[in-house]
Amino acid sequence: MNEVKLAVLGGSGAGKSALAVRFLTRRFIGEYASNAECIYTKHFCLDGRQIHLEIYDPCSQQGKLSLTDELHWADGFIIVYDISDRASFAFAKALLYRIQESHIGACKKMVESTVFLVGNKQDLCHMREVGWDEGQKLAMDNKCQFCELSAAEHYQEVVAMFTKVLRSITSNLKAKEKRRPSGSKSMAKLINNVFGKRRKSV
Ligand SMILES: Nc1nc2c(ncn2[C@@H]2O[C@H](COP(=O)(O)OP(=O)(O)OP(=O)(O)O)[C@@H](O)[C@H]2O)c(=O)[nH]1
Repeated sequence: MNEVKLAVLGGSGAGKSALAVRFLTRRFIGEYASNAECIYTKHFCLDGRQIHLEIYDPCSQQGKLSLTDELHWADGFIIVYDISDRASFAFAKALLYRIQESHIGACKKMVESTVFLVGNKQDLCHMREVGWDEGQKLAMDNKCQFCELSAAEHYQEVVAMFTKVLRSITSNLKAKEKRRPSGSKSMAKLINNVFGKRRKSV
């Protein structure tokens, strides 16, 4: 069983809970408690592999950019902004910058984390403040995937987006497993090193 930890981050009211709940329950509820952070869990099968998924949905993110815990916890991130709210786009940009910074920094785990930028509330395009091309460019600059959708109206797109993220995370995890020597091999290597050195020192 693969364990996958996914953090959904973004500005206040961008639609983090709406997206997570839509994916997990198929439903768009409209109003979500925003005073409590939560971790949703779900078991499912993806490409023949059993997945135990945890989705972290923080309470209102606005202003919180440190991300120290999230960066250590998550295997991947969905960064959400509201296309009708430029401030949420600026916040998404700052979050992506913070994640990029940690890729460059010491946190090895982050080198392979998956990031997906999502422009939510596409149904409000008559009130659009952020262009599709701006989202696309921001994603390209940060080497992450991008889509616009509406948690309210696009169930299939929401599922497709989560599926892409999860596929990318599981293939990263698989690659990591391959690079790590198997248990018996690494034990043999360890024994060899220890006894090899001892023999030399006698
Ligand atoms: N029109 C429209 N409204 C949406 C959409 N997604 C979410 N909303 C609404 O936007 C508001 C905020 O949604 P939430 O899912 O609570 O946003 P959030 O990012 O979790 O908010 P905080 O927890 O406060 O940071 C709610 O009133 C939702 O009904 C969407 O795709 N279209």
